[in-house]
Amino acid sequence: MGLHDAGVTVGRNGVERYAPTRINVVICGAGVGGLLAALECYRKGHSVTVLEREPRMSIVGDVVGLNPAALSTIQKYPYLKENMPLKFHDCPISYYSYHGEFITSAMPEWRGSDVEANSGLGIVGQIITRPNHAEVMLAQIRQLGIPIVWGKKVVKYGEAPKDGPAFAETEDGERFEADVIIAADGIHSASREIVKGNVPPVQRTGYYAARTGFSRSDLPDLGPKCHHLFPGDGEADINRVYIGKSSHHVVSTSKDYKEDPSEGTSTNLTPEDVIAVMGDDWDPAVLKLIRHSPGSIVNWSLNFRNPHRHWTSPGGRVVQLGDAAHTFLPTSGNGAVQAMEDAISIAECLRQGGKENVGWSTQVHNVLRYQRVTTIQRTAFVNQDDLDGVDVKEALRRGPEFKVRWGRWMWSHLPEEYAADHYWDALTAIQTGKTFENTNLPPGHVFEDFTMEQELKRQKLKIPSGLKKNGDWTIA
Ligand SMILES: Cc1cc2nc3c(=O)[nH]c(=O)nc-3n(C[C@H](O)[C@H](O)[C@H](O)COP(=O)(O)OP(=O)(O)OC[C@H]3O[C@@H](n4cnc5c(N)ncnc54)[C@H](O)[C@@H]3O)c2cc1C
Repeated sequence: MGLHDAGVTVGRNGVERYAPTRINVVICGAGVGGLLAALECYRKGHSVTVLEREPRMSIVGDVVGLNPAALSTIQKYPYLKENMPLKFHDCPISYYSYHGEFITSAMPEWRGSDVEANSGLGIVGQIITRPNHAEVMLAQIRQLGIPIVWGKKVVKYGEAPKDGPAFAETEDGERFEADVIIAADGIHSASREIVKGNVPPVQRTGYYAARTGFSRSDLPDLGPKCHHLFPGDGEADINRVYIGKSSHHVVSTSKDYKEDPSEGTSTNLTPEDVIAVMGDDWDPAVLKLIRHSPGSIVNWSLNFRNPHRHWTSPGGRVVQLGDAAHTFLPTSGNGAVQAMEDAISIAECLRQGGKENVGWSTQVHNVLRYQRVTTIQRTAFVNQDDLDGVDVKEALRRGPEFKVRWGRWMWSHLPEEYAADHYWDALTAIQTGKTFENTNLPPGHVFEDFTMEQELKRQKLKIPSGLKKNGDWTIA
């Protein structure tokens, strides 16, 4: 069965909705993945309710990178198609040595490609603030009348022993039942207690991200040597990455960033704490910017959970999505992207299988997604080699050839079509105990599992990674 075999009707807000499936879905967590899962499940004809721990949508937060694969169904929502692109920061990523020497500047890899042209969104930038993203997604959810119940912290997941409904239990003792529960509640999701197999613990990588954000008006005049950090009227978007001294530093400016330094769960640092770790041989403009940063600097510990194969409960009625299923380090630039791909995939798998196959459909989704997600998780360590472990002289010599690369296979993926095209073959493979061969990997890639420990050891021994040589990771 393909994508266009069932009757679609034009529903609210011009969204084409597939015929009702009678599958009811409860989504726990209104984050990046949960919000899109709600929309996609609605569009596929399922009935949806979202539970969110917070009393309301947070209006603060940092930026996430999105690519055409994550946005591949946004054009199906006329409101989002018009409004989402307006929220993108359409600026290149510029690379500098830690001394401040310019290396190169590059727009997103997909810019000008047929992928972008076909996305139906027009220009696809790569950066969006979380609040802006949440705001448009939430507006669309409200327009479609999808209920979100705020202030509901889910503390327990379960399913009836024999092909029965699943439930999510909240802190205040309320129980929500559904044909399928999607646990989209982040890295600490209680769903880890019900999924098959042992879920590895979240561990510290030993890496940290010191981050702060502030309004331009709170910053004193830093003098002419810093003006290049605030070009034009001082409100233009810039995104600079300083590399090459066993750490990297990102300076991002825009008129609509709203950062709340208090959001961190880890310790706060002073500017001098940060500079003590960095060393004082960085670009003087960057050091000056850090020294005059108003407010505190949050020291995020970057934590990681080793990949685990099973994202579903034994009966398949509870399924993890996004960070609940797989953690990402920021250098992969893919945590939000993969949460959104998951959302698109699970909604289509549930539609393909119909109400009678709900428990199987989540497992098919898991099989279709696991190898792709695991491979992309690993890129975080490889990209880190490029940013932190790089020989600066060599990077300067390479100029335009130097940049962190993702590869066409990653951003040209269409998770909706992939789920529709492969659902039934994957189901047969699962039911007959055979291996399903995924094609959403780099062409020619031979999939390998990995652990964080292996990658950290490789980095320590300065052994180059072979990941991006395994299959075709080219851009063209
Ligand atoms: C410092 C940093 C930088 C990052 N940079 C990037 C980047 O450049 N590109 C990128 O793609 N990704 C990036 N990420 C990762 C990205 O933000 C996440 O991977 C992405 O948000 C995952 O989406 P999610 O829906 O799984 O989780 P989230 O977006 O975290 O949403 C989880 C939701 O669940 C709610 N929730 C939590 N617990 C409960 C509960 N018990 N009951 C009910 N609701 C609950 C939360 O309030 C939240 O709304 C970064 C992350 C960090 C920490």
